Amino acid sequence: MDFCLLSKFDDLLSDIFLDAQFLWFDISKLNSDHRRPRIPSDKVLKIIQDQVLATGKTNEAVKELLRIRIRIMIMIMITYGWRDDYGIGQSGWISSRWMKQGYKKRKDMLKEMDYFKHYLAAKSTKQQQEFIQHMKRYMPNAGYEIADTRRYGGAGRRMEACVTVTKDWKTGDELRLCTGMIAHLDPRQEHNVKKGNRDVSFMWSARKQRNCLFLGPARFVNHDCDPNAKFVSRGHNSVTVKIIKDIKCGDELTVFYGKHYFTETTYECRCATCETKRTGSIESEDEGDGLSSSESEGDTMLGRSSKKRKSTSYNDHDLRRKRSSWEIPKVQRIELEELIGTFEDNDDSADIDGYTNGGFDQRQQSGITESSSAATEQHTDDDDDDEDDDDDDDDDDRPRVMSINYLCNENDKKRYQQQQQQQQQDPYSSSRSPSFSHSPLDILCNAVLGAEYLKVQPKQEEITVVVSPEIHRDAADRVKRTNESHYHQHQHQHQHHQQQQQKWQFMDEDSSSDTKADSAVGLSPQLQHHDTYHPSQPQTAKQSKIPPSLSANTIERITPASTKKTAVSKLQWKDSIDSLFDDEQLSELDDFLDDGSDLSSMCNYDITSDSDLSNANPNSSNKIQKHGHSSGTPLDLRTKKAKSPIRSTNAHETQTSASSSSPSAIPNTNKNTTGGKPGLNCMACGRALKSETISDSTAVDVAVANELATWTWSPSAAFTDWRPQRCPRCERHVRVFTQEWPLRKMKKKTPVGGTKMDLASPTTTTKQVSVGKKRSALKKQQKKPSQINNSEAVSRNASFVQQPPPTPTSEIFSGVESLF
Ligand SMILES: C[S@@+](CC[C@H](N)C(=O)[O-])C[C@H]1O[C@@H](n2cnc3c(N)ncnc32)[C@H](O)[C@@H]1O
Repeated sequence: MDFCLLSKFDDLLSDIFLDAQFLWFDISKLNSDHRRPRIPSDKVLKIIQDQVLATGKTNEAVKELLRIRIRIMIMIMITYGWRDDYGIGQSGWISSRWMKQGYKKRKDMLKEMDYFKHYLAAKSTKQQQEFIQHMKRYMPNAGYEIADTRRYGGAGRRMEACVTVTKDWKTGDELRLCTGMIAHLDPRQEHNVKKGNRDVSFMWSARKQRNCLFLGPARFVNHDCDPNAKFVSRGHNSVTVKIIKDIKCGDELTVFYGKHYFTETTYECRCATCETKRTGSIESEDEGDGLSSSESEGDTMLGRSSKKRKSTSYNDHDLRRKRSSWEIPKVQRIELEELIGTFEDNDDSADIDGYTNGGFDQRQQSGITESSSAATEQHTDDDDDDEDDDDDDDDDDRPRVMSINYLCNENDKKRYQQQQQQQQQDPYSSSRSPSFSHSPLDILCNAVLGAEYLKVQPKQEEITVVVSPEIHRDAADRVKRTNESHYHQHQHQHQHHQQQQQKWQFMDEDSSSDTKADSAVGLSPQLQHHDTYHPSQPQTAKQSKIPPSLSANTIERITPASTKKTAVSKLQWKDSIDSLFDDEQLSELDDFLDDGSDLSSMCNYDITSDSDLSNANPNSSNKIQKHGHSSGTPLDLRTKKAKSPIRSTNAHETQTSASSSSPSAIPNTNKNTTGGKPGLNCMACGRALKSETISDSTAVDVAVANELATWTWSPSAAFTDWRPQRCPRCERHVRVFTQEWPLRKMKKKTPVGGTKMDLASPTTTTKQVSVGKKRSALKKQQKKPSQINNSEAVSRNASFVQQPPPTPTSEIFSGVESLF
C-alpha cells in the first residue's frame, strides 16, 4: 500500500488508540501535518471496554467506532452584495468600511458528523479494509500492547515506545496482529520524512535499493541482543512477530535488529542484555570515563553519563563530544533483509524479497560489508575533521568562567553612547544585550540568563558563571581597555586620585550621570582600585585589601588562556549589589532569585518517585535532611544526585524512610532488583519500581537543568502532594481494563462486565479510604514480592483496587471516571 496513506492511517490510529488512551506520551508521528482528531477519547475507551474487553467482539467494536460522531462548528460568512446594490465602489472609503462593518453576516452552526465515515468516504474499498484491519492491530485484546519505556531513550532519557505482551506466549507462537507494514519510500517521501526530523527508523532494502519504513504496531518492537522474538515476513510487505523464547505477561517483546545496526551508527545498544553484560552503550561509557572499576561500581548507565558531565573541564572538544552523545540521532537504519529475511522455515519470506535465504544472505552480506566499510571511512573522516576543527578553535570557542563583577564591569562609553542613540531612535527596541545594557540589574540578569553554565555553592558562598566566548571576549576587552586607560590616568593624574574617588561616589548617587550608566560595578566604590592597577605590577588582594574578585589579579583570571573559576564572595557580592540597586530593583532581584529557587525545586524534584515531600514540613529547619543528606547543602544534594542514580535512589529512599511515620508513606522493605537496595513498589503488581522509573530524576536532562539553575532548595508546594503508587503500566491498565494487572492476568477469561460492580474506580473510592485500612494495606505491601504467594497477591491487589489512594492520574483522568 501507498506509504502516504498508510502513514496517515498509522498516525491517526496510534493517536486515537495510544496517545489519547493513557500512553502518557505521544507516539512520534510520521506526518508533520497530523492533528489529533476531535474524537472523544472517553467514547473510544467505552467502546473498547464494552465490546472488546467485555464480550470480545472486535468487529462490533470496529463498527461502533466507525459510527462515532463528532461535533463540529461550521461558520458561514454571508456577504451581501455591496458594489452593485449600493454603488459604493465609487467611494473607496465607504466601500471598505461597509464591507467590513455592515454587509457581512456570520452564522455559526453546530453540526454532528460521523468522523470515520467522512474520513473514509473518498477511499477505495481496499483502502477502507486496510484501515479497519489496521484499527484491529491497536485493540487491547491483541495479546500485546504498546507501552512506554525510558530504557532506549538515550542519555536524555526520552520516553519511547515499546511492545509488552499482555499474556504469556510460548516459543513458536506468532503474534499475528503485531504487524508491521513495510512501506517503500521514493526519494521524495524519504526526503520529506527526513526533513521533518521525526524520530523514525528506516530500513534499507538491499534488494529494492530503497529505504523502507515500518508502519503498524511492530514498529515499536525494540532491539535486544538476546531477543525473545523475531520478525517473520507474511505476504508482501508485511511482517509479524514470532516468539523464540517463552515470555511472560508483562515482558517486553524484543527482536534482534541485525548485527550492523548499532555498529554502523554512533548510537549504541541500551538493551537489557547489554546492560547485564556491561556492553553496548554502558561499555563505551565505561571506557569514555576512564574510571577505575571501583569508581564505576554501583553506577548505572545513567550515573555514568552524569558523572562524566560533572567533571566539566570546559574543554571544547569534550564539550562537543558530550553534546553529541546527549543528542539522539533521529534516523536509524536497519537492514531490512537482515531483519526479516533469516527465518528459515518461512515460506513467505521468499515471496517478499524474491530471494532464497542463501542467495539473499550472500548478496546482503556483500552489501553490508560495503556499506559498513563506507560508513567507517566516512566516520573516520568526520572524526578527523572534528579533531582538526577542535584544534583550530580550541582557544576561541571554549566557554569561559567569569565572575559576575567582570560581567558587570561596563565602562565603555562609546558603546553606551551608541546604545543611548539607538534607544532614542527606537525606544521599543530591545536593549538587553549583555554588553550594551547599562542597568546593573539588566547586566546581572543577562549574565545569569545568558550563562551557559551556572554553579552556585551556597556553602562555599561562591557563584560561577560560564559565559559564551563572545561575552567573555567582550568583557575582557573592556576590562583591558579600562585598565589601560586607568593606568595612563594613574601616571598623569596621580595627585587627583582622591578626587577621582569622590567623583565615582558622586556619580554613584547621580542617576542622570552618563558614567553611572556606563558601568554597573563602576558605581561601586570598590572599582576605584582598578584605577590604580598596573598590569606589570599586580597587587594581590591581600596587599591591597581588595576582595579577591575585585582585585587587580582577577584580570589574570579572565584572560582568554585562563579558565580558572573565579569566585565571588556572597557577602561581598551582596554588599556590592546592595550599593548598586535601589529598593525597587532589589525587590525585583529578590523575585528573580525566588523564581530561580522555584525552578531549582522543580528541577531537583523527582516527580515519579517522591514520597516524602508530601509529608515535608515546608517550615522545617532542615529540609536537606529530608532528602537524605543530613549534612549536605542543596548543592551537595544536587551533585550527588547527578553523580549517581543509585545514590539518588538512595536519597529518595532515605526521604521515604525519613517520612515513613506518615500514614501515606509506602514502607521500603522491598529490594530493588537492580541495585539490591530498598525501593518503592508498585501497589498493583507489587514489583519494585524499576530503576529506570526511579532514576528518571537523575536523567542527564534533569541534571543539566539542575546545573543551570540552582539557587536554593525550596520544594514547590504544587509538587508535594502526590506520587505514583502504581507503575505506569499498572496505572494504565486500571484505566483501560478496570482491573489491576495481576488480577487481570489470573482471571483473564472473566469478562470485565462481571467484575464491574466490584471494581470501583480509584477516584470514586478515594474518600472511603480510612487511614487504618491504608496502613494495613501498606503493611501487607512490606512483604517482599518473592514472599507473596499468588492468592495473597490477588487479595492484596484486589484490596488496592477497591481502595486505592489518589494518584496523579486519578486527577488527570477524572473526566472518564463515570465510565468505569
Ligand atoms: C523500530 S524503533 C523501536 C521503537 C522505538 N522505541 C520508538 O519509540 O519508536 C527503533 C528505535 O528504537 C530505539 N531502540 C530500539 N532498541 C534499542 C536498543 N537496544 N538500544 C538503543 N536504542 C534502541 C532506537 O532509537 C531505534 O532507532
